[in-house]
Parts: sequence; C-alpha cells; structure tokens
Amino acid sequence: MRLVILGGSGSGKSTQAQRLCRYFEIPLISTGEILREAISGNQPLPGFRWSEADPRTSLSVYASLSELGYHARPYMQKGELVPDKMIIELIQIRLRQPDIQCDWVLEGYPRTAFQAEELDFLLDDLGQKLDWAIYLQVPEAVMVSRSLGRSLPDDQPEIVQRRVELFYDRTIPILEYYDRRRCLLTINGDQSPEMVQQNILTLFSVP
Ligand SMILES: Nc1ncnc2c1ncn2[C@@H]1O[C@H](COP(=O)(O)OP(=O)(O)O)[C@@H](O)[C@H]1O
Repeated sequence: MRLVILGGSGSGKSTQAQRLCRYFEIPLISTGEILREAISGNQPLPGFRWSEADPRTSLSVYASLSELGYHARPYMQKGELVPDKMIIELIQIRLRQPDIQCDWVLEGYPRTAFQAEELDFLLDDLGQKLDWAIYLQVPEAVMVSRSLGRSLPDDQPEIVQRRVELFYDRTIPILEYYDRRRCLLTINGDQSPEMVQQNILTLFSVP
C-alpha cells in the first residue's frame, strides 16, 4: 500500500499517517518530522542515514541532516515552504533508503504541483505506483486552532497563518492533479481521529 496524506497545518495529517502506518504495518515518511529533526540537530531518524544515501541520486547530497537543517531553518521559521529542489532531493534519497521497501505512507509531501510531478517520475523510476492520495478536509478555523494548540516549534500564530495561506495557494491545486488520476480520496477531517481513520479504511473497503 502506497499512500500520500494531504491537508493543511493542523488537519490531522500526522495523526492519520501514524494510525495508517500502524494499521498496515508500513513505514511513515514525514517531511515535517525529518526537517524538524534536521533543525534540532538530534541523531538522524532510525533507518535514515545520509552517509549511505544512494549515489545514483545525481542531485547534490547533503553531508548530514544538520546541513539540511541549516538550509531549511530560515524557511520553516517563517512558515514558508522549503524550496522544492531540497525537498524533492530529500524524498528521492529517503524512498531509496534500505528501510523503505515498496509500501509506505508519505505525509507532508507533496505540497506543490512540481513536487507531485517529481514524485510520479521517482515512482516510475522505482517501478512503484501511488495507490491513494488522502485529503483531510477541515475548515480553516479548525486548522488554525488545532495548530496553535500544539507545541511544535513552528506553531506561532503568524507562522501558522502563513502555512495555511500556502496550503490554499500551493497544495489545494494538487488535489485536482490526483483527482484527474482517480486516486484522490477526500475525508472530513473535522471529527475524532478514530472516526477519520474509520472513514479512510471504509473507503479502502477494509473491514
Ligand atoms: N513538502 C514540503 N515542501 C516544502 N516545505 C515543507 C514540506 N514539508 C514540510 N515542509 C516545511 O516544514 C514545515 C512543517 O511541516 P509540517 O510539519 O508538515 O507542517 P504542517 O503542520 O503545516 O503540515 C512546513 O511549514 C514547511 O516549512
């Protein structure tokens, strides 16, 4: 099962991504989590070793997570999107890491049309196909109130507002991209995590 979870800040992407990974026993790739790890300078995520990054990725490879964090920090601190090239490079490396086989949940990526197109090229290259893009739809006020209620370092009011703006401006357009490919599932995210998960599994027609 290969899934992408789409939604604005505070839509429940991370919560549902973690639930689906537990249910299907497949790994989670969260760009927000990788970037926050990179910025915090903690040990690299288990299974994610830059030094073993696949040399076939012709793009420049960051020598370490902290280098990625150094470049990503200024954007995240303003609620801006990290440049596509950096994120695409991150995903190209991450999906080729040995701990990722052919089933995964991708959360926080894609966020732009360019990222969505590059994901399709990468999956073609890997001989994989995306099963579903799951869009968690919640009202803007719910996104903002949930994000402000979290304790993530990039959840200050002005940053949250900018992330929501960017969601409508850059990520909403890719819903059409996946709808055209008949792999978009739209779920009401403004309900309990249990109900959201049940709605998703029902659409997969999983008991
Ligand atoms: N696919 C991506 N493209 C560009 N920037 C990203 C991407 N994923 C995460 N980021 C950066 O990391 C920050 C936090 O991401 P995330 O935890 O997914 O936030 P949100 O709660 O807004 O979904 C974003 O505001 C953005 O700066």
